Amino acid sequence: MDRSGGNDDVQAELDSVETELELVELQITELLQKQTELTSRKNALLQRLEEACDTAQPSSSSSSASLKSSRADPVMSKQEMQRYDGADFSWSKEVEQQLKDSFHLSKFRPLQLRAINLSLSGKDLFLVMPTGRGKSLCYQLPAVCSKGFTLVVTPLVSLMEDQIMYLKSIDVSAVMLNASSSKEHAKTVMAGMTDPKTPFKLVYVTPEKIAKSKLLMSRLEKGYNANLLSRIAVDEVHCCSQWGHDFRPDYKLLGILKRQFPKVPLLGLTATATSSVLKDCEKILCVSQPITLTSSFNRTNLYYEVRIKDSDASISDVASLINSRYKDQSGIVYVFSQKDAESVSSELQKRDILAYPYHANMDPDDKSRVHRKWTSNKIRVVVATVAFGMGIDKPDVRFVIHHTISKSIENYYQESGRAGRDDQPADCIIYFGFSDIFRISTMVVMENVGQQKLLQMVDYCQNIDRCRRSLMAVHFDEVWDDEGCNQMCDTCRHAKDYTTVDITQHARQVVQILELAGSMDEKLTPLKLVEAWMGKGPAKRRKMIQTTTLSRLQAEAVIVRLLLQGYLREDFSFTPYTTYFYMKLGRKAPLLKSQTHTLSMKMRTTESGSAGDTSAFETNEKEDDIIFEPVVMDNSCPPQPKQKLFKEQRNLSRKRDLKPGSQTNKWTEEQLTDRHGEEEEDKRGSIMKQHVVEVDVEINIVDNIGVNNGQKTPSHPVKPCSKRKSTTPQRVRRKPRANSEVAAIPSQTSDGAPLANTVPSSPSQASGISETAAEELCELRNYYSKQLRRINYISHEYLGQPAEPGVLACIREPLKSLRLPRRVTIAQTARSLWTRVSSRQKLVHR
Ligand SMILES: Nc1ncnc2c1ncn2[C@H]1C[C@H](O)[C@@H](COP(=O)(O)OP(=O)(O)OP(=O)(O)O)O1
Repeated sequence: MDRSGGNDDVQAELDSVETELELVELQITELLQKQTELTSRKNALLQRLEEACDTAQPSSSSSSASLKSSRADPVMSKQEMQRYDGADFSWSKEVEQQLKDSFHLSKFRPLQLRAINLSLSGKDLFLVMPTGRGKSLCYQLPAVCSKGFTLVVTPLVSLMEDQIMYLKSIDVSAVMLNASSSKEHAKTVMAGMTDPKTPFKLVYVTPEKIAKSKLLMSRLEKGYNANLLSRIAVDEVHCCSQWGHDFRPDYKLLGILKRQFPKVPLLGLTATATSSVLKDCEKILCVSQPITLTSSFNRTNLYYEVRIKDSDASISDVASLINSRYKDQSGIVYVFSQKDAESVSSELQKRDILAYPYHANMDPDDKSRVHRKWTSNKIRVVVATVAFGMGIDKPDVRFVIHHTISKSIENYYQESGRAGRDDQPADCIIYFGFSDIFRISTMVVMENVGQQKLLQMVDYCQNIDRCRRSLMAVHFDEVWDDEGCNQMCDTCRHAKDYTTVDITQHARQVVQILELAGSMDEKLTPLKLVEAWMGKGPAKRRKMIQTTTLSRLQAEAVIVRLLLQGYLREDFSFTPYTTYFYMKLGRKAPLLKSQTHTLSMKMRTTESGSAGDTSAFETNEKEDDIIFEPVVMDNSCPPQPKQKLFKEQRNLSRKRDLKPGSQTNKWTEEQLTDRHGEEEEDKRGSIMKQHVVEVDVEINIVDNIGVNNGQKTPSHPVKPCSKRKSTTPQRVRRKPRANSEVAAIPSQTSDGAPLANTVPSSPSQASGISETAAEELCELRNYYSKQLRRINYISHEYLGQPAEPGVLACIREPLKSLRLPRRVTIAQTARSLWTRVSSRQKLVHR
C-alpha cells in the first residue's frame, strides 16, 4: 500500500476542510456585520417613528432643529425644555433688545433662544450646532445681558482676533489674553476681572493660558468670589476629546474651571461632536449631566457633489467651474499641502482667476492680508490648506471646492460648511483622487482613529448607494431620509443614472495579483497594484497575472471598493524619512475563493461615452445601452468617440468569435475538454475569455514540451505575442514560438520519456482561431512554459536528485503553497498536465 500517497490525500482533505472553515468564519463575521448594520437601521427607523409621533402631538415644538434636544437631556422633560423657547423670563426683554440694538439682528435662528435662556438660568450646556449657524451669539448675548464678564476659551488666536474685531465693530467690549499679550495688557485685563465695574463683557483666552498661568487662575478665583465671573464658554469643545478630530492636549486640563468655579454655568460649543465625543468632554470638563442641545446638521442650502479627480485635468476643471458656474463669486479651494496651495493658486491665476494661497507657513501679516482682501471681495478665491479654518465667517461664500479629500467626514463637514452662511444656495464639491487617499493615509497613520476616519471619508466619496447628506448625518448621530435632501446632492439628483455592476471577477483578479506578489515576497503600493492589474510593470509579472480590461478609473474604483469592504487592507512601512503604504489581502479576501460569493457596486451610467467601457462589467441591463463611470463625473464631459469605437469593435469581434462553426468554436470543440458553461461565460466578456484560455493552457504546455518541428500550419498567421506595450522598450521583443525559444524547453519529460513530435506547436496551428485568441494563448503559453522551467529549476535545487520519477514528485513540496487562478494549486495543474501528456502520447502512438 502506498502510505505516503494516503497521507497526502488526508493532508489535502485537511487543507480543504481548513480552508472551508476559514470561509465559514468569514461568512459569520460578514453576517454579524450585517446584523449590526440592520440593528442600527432598525433603531434609526424606530427613532423616526417616535419623532413622527412627537410631531403629531399639538404641544410639540415647531423647531426643525431640535431633533435630539429632548432626547439628549436626561434631567428635563420635553415640556419643561419648550419653556426655554419662550420669552417670559426676567431677562427676556433685555435679550430681545440687545439682539436688535447691539447685534443688529431681527430674530433668532433655531435653538439660539433656547440656548441663551438655559445659559442665563444657570444651566450647564453643550451646544452642537452646524458651523455658521450662530453659536457665538449664544454666549455673546448672555454676556452682554449679565453682570460681570464671560470667560471664553478658544483654541486659536486668529479666532479670538476675529471675534474681538467683530465685537468691537458692534460696540461690545471684549479683550483677549494669549501667549503674545504684553505684560501691561495682561495686567490691565487681570485687574478688570476683579473690578466691580468690569470694563469688558468678554475675556477670550487660549487653553494654554489657563493651563500655564497661575496668575490668571488666581484672578479668576477672585472674580468668581466677587460674583463677577458670570459664565464660561468653551468654544470648539470637541478639542477636549482625543476621539474628536481636533484633539488639543491643553483642553484636557480645562476640568479645573468647573472644579474651581462650580457655580458658574459652562457652555461648550461645537459643530462636530458625536455623542461619544460629548460624553468624553463631559468627563474632561467635570460637568455633570449637562443639557445637550443639538441642532440638525442638515444645511439645506448646500449642494454636495463628488467628482473623480483626474490629476491632469482637475485644475482645468476647477478653473472652468470657477470661471463659468461661479463667475464673479467668492469661494475657497482646499488643498492638501502648502506646495499644492502655491501651485494650484498659480495655475488658477494663469487662468485669469484672482486666487491667492493661504497656509500655516505664511508670514502672519500675509495671512491676514489674504484673509482681509478675500473678506472684502478683493480676492475671489483663497486656495488654502486646513490652516484657513476656524473663524472664517464670510457670509457669501458660494463654493467650497476640495481639490483633495478631507481627512475625515467631520473635517469635511466643517470645511465645506464655510459655504452659504447667508442661507443662500452654495456648492460643496470634492475632487476624489485615488492617489490622494494614500497621501493622506500616510499622514494620519499615527492618529488614534485617523485611518478609520479617512476610510469613512473615502466611503462618502465612493458610495453612491445613499444620499450624501444622509451619509454625513450618520456621523453626527442623525438620520435624514433621502427626501429631506431635496435633490441637493449629486447622488439624489442623478439617482436614475446609476446601475449595479458585478465586480466579483475583477475582485478575484486583484486578489490573485496580491497573492502572487505575496508568494514572491513582493509588496505592492496601491499605484503599483493598479498598474500591475492594467498590464503595466515588469514583463515578468505581466505574464503571470490576468490583466484587466477596465479603464484606469474603473480599476481604481474597484480597488477602493475592495479596500472599503475589507477584501483588501492597508499595510504601512516606516523609514526615517517617509511612510510607505502597501496593499495587502484583507480578512474577507478568502471569501472570493468561493464560487457562490459575489460582489457588486453601484456605478454611474451615461448616455454617451465617457470614462469607461462597460463591457467588462456585468449588469442586468442591455450592455449596448450603457457606459459606466466609476463614481461621479462632470455632466459636461464630452463624449469620447474613440472608446465607443473600441467598444463596437470588440462587440463585433466577440459576436464573430461566438458564431456557430466559427474557427474558435471549431478549435474549442476539437481540443478543449473543460468548456463547461463556456457559452454563458463568453457573454460575460473578456474576463471570461481569459478563463477559457486558462483552461487551454494545460494543452499548451504539452505543446511547448512537445514542439520542435511545427509540421502543421496555422489557418491564421500567428502574430507576435506583443498584445501590450512593453514597459521596457529597450528590450528586443521576442519572436513568437521560434524554434530557438522552443529549444530551451525540455523535449522530454523529467522521467526521461520522449514527448510526442506530432503534437501541434501552437493552438493556432492545431486549428484556426481568432488572432486575438491566438495572441492570448501565445502569451499564456510563454507564461506557463516559463513556469515549467522554474518548476524544473526549483525541483532540482530543492531535491538535488528527484526522489521519485515524474514532474509531480519534484514539485510537490516546494510548490505546495503556490496557487494558480481559480483555486488550482500548481501540484494539481502539474498532475492534470501529466495525465494529459500521457493520454496525448497514447493517442499519438496508437
Ligand atoms: N439670528 C441670526 N440671524 C442672522 N444672522 C445670524 C444670527 N445669528 C448669527 N448670525 C450670523 C452671524 C455670523 O455672521 C454668522 C455665523 O455665526 P457664528 O456665531 O460665527 O457661527 P458659528 O460659531 O456657529 O460657526 P463656526 O462653527 O464656524 O464658528 O451667522
